[in-house]
Amino acid sequence: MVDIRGLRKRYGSNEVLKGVDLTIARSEVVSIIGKSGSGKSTLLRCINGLEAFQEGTLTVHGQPLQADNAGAMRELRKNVGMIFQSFNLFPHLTVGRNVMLAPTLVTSQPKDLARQNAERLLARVGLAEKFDAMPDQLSGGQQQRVAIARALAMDPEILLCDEVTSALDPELVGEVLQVVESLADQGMTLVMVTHEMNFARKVSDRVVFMHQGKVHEVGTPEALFGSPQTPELQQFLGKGH
Ligand SMILES: Nc1ncnc2c1ncn2[C@@H]1O[C@H](COP(=O)(O)OP(=O)(O)OP(=O)(O)O)[C@@H](O)[C@H]1O
Repeated sequence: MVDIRGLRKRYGSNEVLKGVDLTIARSEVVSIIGKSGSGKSTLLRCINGLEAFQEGTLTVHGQPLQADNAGAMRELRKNVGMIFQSFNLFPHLTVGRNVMLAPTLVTSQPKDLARQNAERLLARVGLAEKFDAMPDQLSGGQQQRVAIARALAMDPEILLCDEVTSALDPELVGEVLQVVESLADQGMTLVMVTHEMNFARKVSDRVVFMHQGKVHEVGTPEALFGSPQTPELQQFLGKGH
């Protein structure tokens, strides 16, 4: 589904990704963990073309990522959904309109169909009754669930989640993780940058530990958390991150 080889990314003279190799299979749930600044978010943003990279190859669903091909990038963004730490809902649109927006604008889906889909997706994240609410009438956890419904509205093959609970009050974290877990159970290919170690352990097929711009250690949650091999991962886990 995703094949990353020798990926290098620099911001000026700061090389943030120093040769990343990673393959992600269909329906796989992969968590990316690591210290702040290790390149986790940058890697995720490269996968959906939000960031350009200087060296290496990145293939999504058999298509090599080509930053200079606008048509191919549009196609990629349809296939790869992304949810961020901040929910980024359009504040002047109702919840339902937020979910309907991309399908009607980007794929010219008829409004009736987009509405039906939005209703179905809002029900799926437990917010059926909020279709006509405005985003600022919702809690952070509810807004993040709308953001998930909005990403799903494009029917992506892969969903990238970048620290989706980091901006939430602790009591709202669970409801969002529950939705993410249900997507994992339903076979969605998920790549998540997360600081929620217990959650990563519970839902991931594989966990990737990034350190200084490289995949430093990768394995099943049992292996990675149970018997970390490298001193860097041992130290990271030991610090209780
Ligand atoms: N737009 C940018 N311009 C310049 N440098 C950047 C930019 N985005 C990220 N960086 C740098 O790239 C490095 C990796 O950042 P990245 O956000 O990928 O790390 P991270 O592992 O996701 O960290 P965190 O857990 O804090 O989010 C950092 O040194 C950061 O300062």
